[in-house]
Amino acid sequence: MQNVAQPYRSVLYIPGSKPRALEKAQSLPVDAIIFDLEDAVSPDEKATARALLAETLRATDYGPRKRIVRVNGGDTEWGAADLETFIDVAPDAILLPKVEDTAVIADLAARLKGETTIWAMMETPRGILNAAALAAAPKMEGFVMGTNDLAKDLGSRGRRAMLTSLQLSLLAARAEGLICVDGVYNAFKDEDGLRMECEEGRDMGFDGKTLIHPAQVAVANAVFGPSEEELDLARRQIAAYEQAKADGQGVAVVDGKIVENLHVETATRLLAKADAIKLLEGA
Ligand SMILES: CC(C)(COP(=O)(O)OP(=O)(O)OC[C@H]1O[C@@H](n2cnc3c(N)ncnc32)[C@H](O)[C@@H]1OP(=O)(O)O)[C@@H](O)C(=O)NCCC(=O)NCCSC(=O)C[C@H](O)C(=O)O
Ligand SMILES: [Mg+2]
Repeated sequence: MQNVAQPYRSVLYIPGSKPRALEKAQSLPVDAIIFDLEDAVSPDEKATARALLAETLRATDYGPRKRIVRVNGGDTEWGAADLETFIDVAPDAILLPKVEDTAVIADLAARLKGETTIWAMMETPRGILNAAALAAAPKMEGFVMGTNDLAKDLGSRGRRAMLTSLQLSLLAARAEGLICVDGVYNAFKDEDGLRMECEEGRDMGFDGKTLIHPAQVAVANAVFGPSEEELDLARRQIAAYEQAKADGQGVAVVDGKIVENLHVETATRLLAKADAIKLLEGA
């Protein structure tokens, strides 16, 4: 079940093969890191990346940043050794690529140690069609949209073609209380394009955006974090609803719009998220 206050505004991929990037991540203001052994690492670097990442995670304090390790798939020559290694390292989560059925999740769930949870890449047509079952599988905590692989399998172009898959994954995630993070924006030097895509993802309901470069972090944190205006409205909604209740009413009005219990729940969650962000940024 999702810890609603834990922010996942910015979730940065770091190739497990790059020592400089692994070091740099300790000081980046990201909410979570995906340490990648899959697509960001070339076949001839897989074994050294696995060893480097295991050693780094055992020795390094990444502070409050969630540590998620993306392993290679079970159908590759590296998948089994990746899992064996990182079940033992016990990061916050293990992210499985190209997940299509619940068996692979159930197998991993039975082997996990400590508090490690499971995340799934949602990036194949079959995986998207099975989203509800995947979300309900044991130890599942989050979905990450893999929009590059999806576009490849669909033969599609552009964001519009992604919408059904994004929404199906979000629906399935929310039905089970999971985190759901949007796919990457490949043009990492195009800040305006990134901002637009972050805003679209935020409005759809995603918790945050996966990122590929440190230059993308500030935009994702800003777009997915609550603004001062939103926080001010949330506080006024809660106060107005409390007053309405004290007056024997079930509904308040703020800025010409009704406020009911459900809006107060949303407002309370927003304030909790802001507090969690403050804590994280002060850490
Ligand atoms: C995209 C990059 C290859 C660009 O690398 P580079 O040209 O080296 O960037 P810079 O010179 O601008 O780097 C500046 C400094 O920032 C550090 N850096 C760069 N990227 C990262 C990172 N991701 N995390 C941490 N630090 C990073 C550099 O070391 C430089 O540091 P300094 O020496 O102090 O100046 C590169 O950014 C990159 O490899 N990005 C990650 C790519 C990746 O992870 N791809 C796989 C995930 S995407 C995917 O698979 C999605 C999904 O599966 C799907 O299907 O959609
Ligand atoms: Mg992918």
